[in-house]
Amino acid sequence: MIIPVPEVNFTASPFYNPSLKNVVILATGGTIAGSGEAHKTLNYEPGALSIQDLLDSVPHLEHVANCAGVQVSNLCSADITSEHWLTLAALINTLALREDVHGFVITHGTDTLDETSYFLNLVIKTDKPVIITGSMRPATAISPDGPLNLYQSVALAANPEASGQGVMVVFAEGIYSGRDVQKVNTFKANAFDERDFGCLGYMRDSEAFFYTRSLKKHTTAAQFDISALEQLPQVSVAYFHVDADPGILDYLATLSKGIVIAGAGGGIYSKPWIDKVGELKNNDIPVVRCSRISSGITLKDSYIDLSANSIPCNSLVPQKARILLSLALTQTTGYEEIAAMFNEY
Ligand SMILES: NC(=O)C[C@H](N)C(=O)O
Repeated sequence: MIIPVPEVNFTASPFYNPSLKNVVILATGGTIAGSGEAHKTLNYEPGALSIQDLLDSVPHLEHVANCAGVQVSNLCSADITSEHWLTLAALINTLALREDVHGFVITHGTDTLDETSYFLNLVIKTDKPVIITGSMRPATAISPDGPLNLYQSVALAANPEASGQGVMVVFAEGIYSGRDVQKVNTFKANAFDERDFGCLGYMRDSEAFFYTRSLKKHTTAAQFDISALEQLPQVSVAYFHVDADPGILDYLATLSKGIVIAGAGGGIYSKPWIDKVGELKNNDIPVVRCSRISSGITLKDSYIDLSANSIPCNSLVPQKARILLSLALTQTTGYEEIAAMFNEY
């Protein structure tokens, strides 16, 4: 654990209102906690402001829920590690057992927010709402987007309609599933989307409007138990392209218990890579086949699977497929069992 389970006391706040829900805010850093040159969106330091600074920047929050902030880290999300993931999951799984905790919000940098969302979606053991958010503009920019994103995330975490839906992301007034959310723009405030699947719904002020939900297993229905884990099996991603050297797979095999390939088109790669994947299977290093294209699906394909012995990722992008493969490897190295997980989750 990066931090021990903290004291969380909602009634200590001067604004405590017993008729409102109690929400724990777990802050990890990112641009939402960023500070820099006044009025600019570039040249800032992510993870500079504290969770209390963030809460103080949101007008009217005390009328939406009672919030208790916990500073888990204060980092650019490129520096989030699986150790942070295990800490976040352990904190949520522990605090969710308390009757006076009704929901959670995680503030996070946007660059790896999609990965943290999917990991937590697979390992958290509660139906209580868990919402992740961030911002594209630092707090010091003109029109920072963090305060509205945080306000709406707290409102959703306090909303019983959000229960049992898995980890969700609130961003720019959209509600997204932790499984399918993806960052789709490097700088616009509306930076998130859900591959081919649209969004689950919208936030308008503090109200939520749901229209759809993910059918894939998550949270309390998921089979993964990380409570005794100190680290996750390492899984690496290899990016295929014209003239890609299959030697990269040999190298990654020296570092990894499993490999995800970001293939071309429907997840294909060249004959030298197909041969190498066959060798990896013989060496008990499972390979999951994804696409470097961010929309569509990757399925069993007689052309490539005939000799390649890979597991198709279904509809996961490579950085999410590596999370599922890593969790699968905590239970099995069997191809059939892992392939079944890629259809279920
Ligand atoms: N908008 C952001 O949050 C980007 C930042 N580099 C991060 O991921 O921490």
